[in-house]
Amino acid sequence: MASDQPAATPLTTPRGGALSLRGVEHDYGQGRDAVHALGPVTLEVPAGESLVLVGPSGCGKSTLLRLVAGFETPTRGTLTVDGDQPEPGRQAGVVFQQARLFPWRTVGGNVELALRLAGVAREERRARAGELLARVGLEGVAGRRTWEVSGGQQQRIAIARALAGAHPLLLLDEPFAALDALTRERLQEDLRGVSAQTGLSSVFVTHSVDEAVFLASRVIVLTRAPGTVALDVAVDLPRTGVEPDELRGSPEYAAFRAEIGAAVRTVAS
Ligand SMILES: Nc1ncnc2c1ncn2[C@@H]1O[C@H](COP(=O)(O)OP(=O)(O)OP(=O)(O)O)[C@@H](O)[C@H]1O
Repeated sequence: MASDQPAATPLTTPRGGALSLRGVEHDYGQGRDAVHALGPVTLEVPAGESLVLVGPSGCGKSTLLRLVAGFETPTRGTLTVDGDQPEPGRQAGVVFQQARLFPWRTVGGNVELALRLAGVAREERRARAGELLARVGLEGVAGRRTWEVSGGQQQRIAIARALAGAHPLLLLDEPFAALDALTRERLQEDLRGVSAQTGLSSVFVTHSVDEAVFLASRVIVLTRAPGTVALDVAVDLPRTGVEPDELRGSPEYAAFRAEIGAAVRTVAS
């Protein structure tokens, strides 16, 4: 089909996003008011891993994610992404529980803004935004207002926007928690597909053991606060070539769910 938009270069994700945490601890506040929120955590995560963090409420999952994003600096220990100290917006795109879109911009305009911040040339942005939206299962909505689309679509837009920076690492903090069960499953499937296609590294925080097993190549269960690693398990389920329902119904999937579910119950008791 003829288009007056120049074709965008194909979407690629740079290889990277390897994490190294050595004795990482984090306190909020200082002195007698300090809250020891996390750690010590020591962890090596190679590039390309889909890491999922689960654990009791308040154990420090979001804190760990914020440290990896560079929003906080560890109080003790060292944390690097590809050998460097993380800086906000440099190594990772971030998706939160709420989509946090700009209501004064269209759906496409939200993604185009992220592309502009990532240094993509003006004449490439529209086509590139369309590609990113298609990648997360959204077509024909670029011209809509953000309040005209559903909650699930808003989270898809937030993921497209986070992917716009072409960072090697994607950080997601309970991004599907507010969605209905069916929409949540669809988004999990699409995110799993994006990871498999791009080799993107990711860290995903969730309370759902099912979601963890479906999305992860590796699951970390944290203890109660201050969270330390209670279980570190490689989820070696096939990443491609299996229908989601078949995967969810497989005995291997059930075995991982049982193992991780038991660990979550143990740390919570
Ligand atoms: N900005 C902050 N100031 C002070 N304490 C904080 C701050 N953010 C988090 N905390 C505390 O740090 C601890 C860990 O919080 P965090 O949000 O990382 O846990 P979480 O595992 O993500 O929790 P949830 O599953 O409930 O979202 C909690 O005790 C929390 O109250």
